[in-house]
Amino acid sequence: MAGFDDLASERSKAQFDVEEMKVIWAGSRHTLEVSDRISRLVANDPVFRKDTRTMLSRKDLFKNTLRKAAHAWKRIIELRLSEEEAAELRFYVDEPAFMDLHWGMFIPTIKGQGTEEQQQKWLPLAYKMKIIGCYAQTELGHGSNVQGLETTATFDPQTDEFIIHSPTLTSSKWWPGGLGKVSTHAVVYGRLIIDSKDYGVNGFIVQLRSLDDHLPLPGITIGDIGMKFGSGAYNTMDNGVLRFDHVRIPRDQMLMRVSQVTREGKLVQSNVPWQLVYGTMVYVRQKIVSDASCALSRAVCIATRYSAVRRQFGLQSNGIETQVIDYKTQQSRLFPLLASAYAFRFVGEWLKWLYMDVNQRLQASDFSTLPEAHACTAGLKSLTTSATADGIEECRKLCGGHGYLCSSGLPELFAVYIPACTYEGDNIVLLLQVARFLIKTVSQLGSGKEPVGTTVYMGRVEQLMQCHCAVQKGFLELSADLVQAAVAHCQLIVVSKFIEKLQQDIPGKGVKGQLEALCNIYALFILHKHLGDFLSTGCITPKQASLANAQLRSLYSQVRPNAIALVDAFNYTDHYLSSVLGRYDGNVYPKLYEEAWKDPLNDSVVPDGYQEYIQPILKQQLRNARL
Ligand SMILES: CCCCCCCC/C=C\CCCCCCCCCCCCC/C=C/C(=O)SCCNC(=O)CCNC(=O)[C@H](O)C(C)(C)COP(=O)(O)OP(=O)(O)OC[C@H]1O[C@@H](n2cnc3c(N)ncnc32)[C@H](O)[C@@H]1OP(=O)(O)O
Ligand SMILES: Cc1cc2nc3c(=O)[nH]c(=O)nc-3n(C[C@H](O)[C@H](O)[C@H](O)COP(=O)(O)OP(=O)(O)OC[C@H]3O[C@@H](n4cnc5c(N)ncnc54)[C@H](O)[C@@H]3O)c2cc1C
Repeated sequence: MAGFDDLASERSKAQFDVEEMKVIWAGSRHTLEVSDRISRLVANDPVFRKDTRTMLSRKDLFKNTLRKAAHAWKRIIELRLSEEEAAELRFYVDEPAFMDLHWGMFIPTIKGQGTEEQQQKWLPLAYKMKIIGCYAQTELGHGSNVQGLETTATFDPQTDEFIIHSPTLTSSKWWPGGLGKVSTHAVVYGRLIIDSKDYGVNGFIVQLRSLDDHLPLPGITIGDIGMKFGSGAYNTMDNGVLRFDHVRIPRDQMLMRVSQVTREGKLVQSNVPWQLVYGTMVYVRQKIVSDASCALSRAVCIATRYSAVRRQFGLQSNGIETQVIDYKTQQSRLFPLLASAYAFRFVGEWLKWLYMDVNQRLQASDFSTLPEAHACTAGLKSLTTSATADGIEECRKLCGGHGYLCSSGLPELFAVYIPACTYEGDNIVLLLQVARFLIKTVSQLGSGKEPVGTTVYMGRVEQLMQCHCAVQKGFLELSADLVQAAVAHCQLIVVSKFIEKLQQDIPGKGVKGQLEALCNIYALFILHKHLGDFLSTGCITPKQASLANAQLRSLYSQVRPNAIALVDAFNYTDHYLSSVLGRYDGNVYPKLYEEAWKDPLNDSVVPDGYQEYIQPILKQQLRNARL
């Protein structure tokens, strides 16, 4: 039967050891074992079903998410899962929820910005989930411009408290996930005011709801901000609105690792850079880069499997049509995305290392690598999320009409994913940060300070000094071009980290060869995409450009027989993919047919509303009434 046979035959053609590639993708044999075990645990648990998600009303959807979160937490306790296993469980449950913000932002903020005493007080409560926290930074009027936040935290020396207040409508906290209906606490970012003097934005731990009856505490107005893009998707999250009316908190609830306010109301700066107030964003941006490879690989897995099952035109001698994956146009759209998924995986691994390194240095009061860590996390977050969002949409198109059905899994994946281009920093705003970092590096070139890390290549490019003079005349005027320069810098990082990966010991028959092909596809595809820039700057000649294109075509042919095995190496369960088109067994058509009948519209043969609206038209009662 079509599908079954197609994918089985594809798998038999693979020229490399898929099991070893799974290890490379997972990062280690241990990680593969954990991820494999937990993904099956989730797939086999009926509470974690997600096939009806797109059809539920918001209330039912949200309640179901609460049920899943409670069940997940119960299983984590019962099975004594480690932090690594719990994170895998969250990943495979595959449903954005308040837990993400509690574990992914609230706890890391206390760890990164709290003093030891504050950590000792708050972390045990948070780890046991006796309190649930969120990250309340963005306001109705300001998201990107963090220094423009309006919420105030005024020190009252009489009572040794801060008064948290929302002075305007635009100062309402707006967007924080987990805030709307669940969180009992929040890290709230607001302006520190002492003696009428404004000391800029700092973080404060504020209790929002009673731990007895979950009602908002006095002076607090709180709610959900409403439905978001798509059905199911990010609507499982209670993104919230929050206003404070002179809410008092004890002085020791200001996060005081960066600066402290004494009992007398004096501000004392510690030796850590003030930018650490932005530290949680660096951590999360790094995580978002790893997640990009997951979302893109998931879409690519669906599109690749379906492209091997789907046949159109070109009857062969046996009377069967051509698999669409054999069309060169399909390959030239699909294989660069496959290569990108692997490229983002490896750059994500490297970024994780960079983040751990900068963290260790911070503990030892070495702050020298913080600007580079900020630039790399900001730039790579921007590059990988934009490419992934575009890539998911391309995968939908690669699946033709069926890709538009919710049962393909692609619409919901797209709807859940696209806000990643905005949250944790709008992608353009983040690229401007990278541009600023690059210009600063260039400006130091003549001063004897050698560029290091990801900017080391700059020391070798003489024209850069002139660039600097030009940019000095107007950063804002040139910002659109600077953003392109920032993207190019980040692309260079992605390609170099892929090449560095290939220099490691890579066991398994044919595995290294496949990765080399993917690395070359990624690099040549970027070159192809920006051919105009490469040619106009004289970096390559037209002859080299056409050789590169020919090489790209030849690489596609090299990858073609291995395409299915390369997506099998992601080791995704059917539950995680939640796509009829991407099924492991390729049994697409019978399952598509079956899925259609599950739609609530098919509960009755004659639809609700027939008698009120269809029958009168058919019987021409409406027309007669008007005549
Ligand atoms: C149902 C199932 C449940 C299962 C449950 C299972 C249990 C769970 C178990 C485990 C679960 C684990 C879960 C983990 C999940 C983890 C994922 C987390 C989920 C993520 C969800 C995301 C939700 C979204 C959150 C948000 O969006 S939060 C808000 C983010 N906001 C922004 O990003 C704002 C963007 N703006 C800025 O960052 C800045 O304001 C700015 C644009 C950088 C401008 O800053 P500003 O100071 O005004 O200007 P500058 O002059 O440019 O900068 C000054 C200076 O600072 C440097 N700088 C800037 N930023 C940084 C930084 N971040 N770090 C270091 N340095 C920085 C800049 O370079 C300048 O330096 P110089 O002066 O030296 O040049
Ligand atoms: C799903 C989702 C979840 C979120 N979760 C949280 C959360 O948990 N906690 C939290 O605090 N926040 C959260 N946010 C808010 C998020 O961090 C902000 O929306 C984000 O930082 C962008 O800020 P903004 O909305 O103010 O966009 P704006 O800055 O208003 O952007 C609007 C446009 O202006 C452009 N622009 C802005 N500044 C510049 C500039 N200097 N130069 C050139 N162009 C510029 C942008 O590129 C964009 O095109 C969430 C947002 C979403 C969508």
